[in-house]
Amino acid sequence: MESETDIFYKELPKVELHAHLNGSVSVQTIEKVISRKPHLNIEQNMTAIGKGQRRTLDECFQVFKVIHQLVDSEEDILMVATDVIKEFAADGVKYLELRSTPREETKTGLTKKSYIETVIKAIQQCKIDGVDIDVRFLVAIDRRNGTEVAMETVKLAEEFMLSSDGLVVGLDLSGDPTVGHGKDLLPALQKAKNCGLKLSLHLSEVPTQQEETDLLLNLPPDRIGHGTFLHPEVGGSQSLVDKVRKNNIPLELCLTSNVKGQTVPSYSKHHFNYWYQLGHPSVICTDDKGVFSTDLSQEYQLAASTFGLSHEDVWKLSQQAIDCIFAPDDMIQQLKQKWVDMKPQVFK
Ligand SMILES: CC(C)=CCNc1ncnc2c1ncn2[C@@H]1O[C@H](COP(=O)(O)O)[C@@H](O)[C@H]1O
Repeated sequence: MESETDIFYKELPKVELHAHLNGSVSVQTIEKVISRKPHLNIEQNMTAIGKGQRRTLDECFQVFKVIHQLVDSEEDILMVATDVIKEFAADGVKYLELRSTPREETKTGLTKKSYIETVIKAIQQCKIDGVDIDVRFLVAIDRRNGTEVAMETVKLAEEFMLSSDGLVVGLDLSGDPTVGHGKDLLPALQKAKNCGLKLSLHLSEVPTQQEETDLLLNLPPDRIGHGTFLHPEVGGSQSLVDKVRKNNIPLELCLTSNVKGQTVPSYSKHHFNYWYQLGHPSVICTDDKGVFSTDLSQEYQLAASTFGLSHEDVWKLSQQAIDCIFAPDDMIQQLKQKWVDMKPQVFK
């Protein structure tokens, strides 16, 4: 049975701004895909990291490869994206920015273009079905793939930004942080910014990225994913912190992901506390709710129990995330009104 606190976090209206599509696939959906492809011999426990378990960063990235093997056709992407959106809605998420790396798969006829079209179709279908959530899409660049692919991805993202009726709003830079260097991606990111795509960049996810972070902060990005090693206490620097603060760049913070991926030693040592104490815009997110066996309610509850936040503090935290979304002003106003309308029910 759910306790009263669990109910508070579920009923709390929430904004999810950092969710990788293929990392967000639930056990139930993975089982459906596995049953379509028994010849792959993939078991559900190969796609998720359970409670109390930890993995190296490298092992985590191997998990994505397994999921990519399973999810490799338009049909799979449509099912996975639809399920993920409905699950976020069932968890009380009212606004979701999904991100995903377009892939092509010759054996199923999937192209990067049809990949994005399929995600958009899932978003539109959920709207038609009356699922109570607004969803926008960020096209992702996997840093592993280098300069040329990054530039191609930006062109594709720009095309869809202009043709998707406002559903494609930005670009994400992600992938294994130990591979490649941001300087090679800078021209593509600059081009994306110039054409009006919003930028969310994974920065300082591992300690060796100081120089890259310093360079990419000059863009500046519109939001930062993780930013685990920005501050001086963990090997970052005051000048990086100052740049982030001067430009008021919100951080997307994913507690369980960082603990399970071992870039942060424990929940209590998570950098959420550093930025929250500064009063800097920090948004609690899931990263990969499927892979890390979590959901957004649980992440809010963990932040509250670890850092002693009251229900009122948590409410403010979820409300303040609205100002960090990439959708335009009318959506911000709509969401703010939704929070006002829902407050009496959540605090009853
Ligand atoms: C390993 C670990 C602790 C992961 C959490 N932090 C992450 N850091 C960087 N890129 C990520 C992370 N989680 C997911 N991704 C990216 O998202 C992809 C999966 O979602 P998609 O195929 O883009 O739909 C991964 O292949 C990777 O490129």
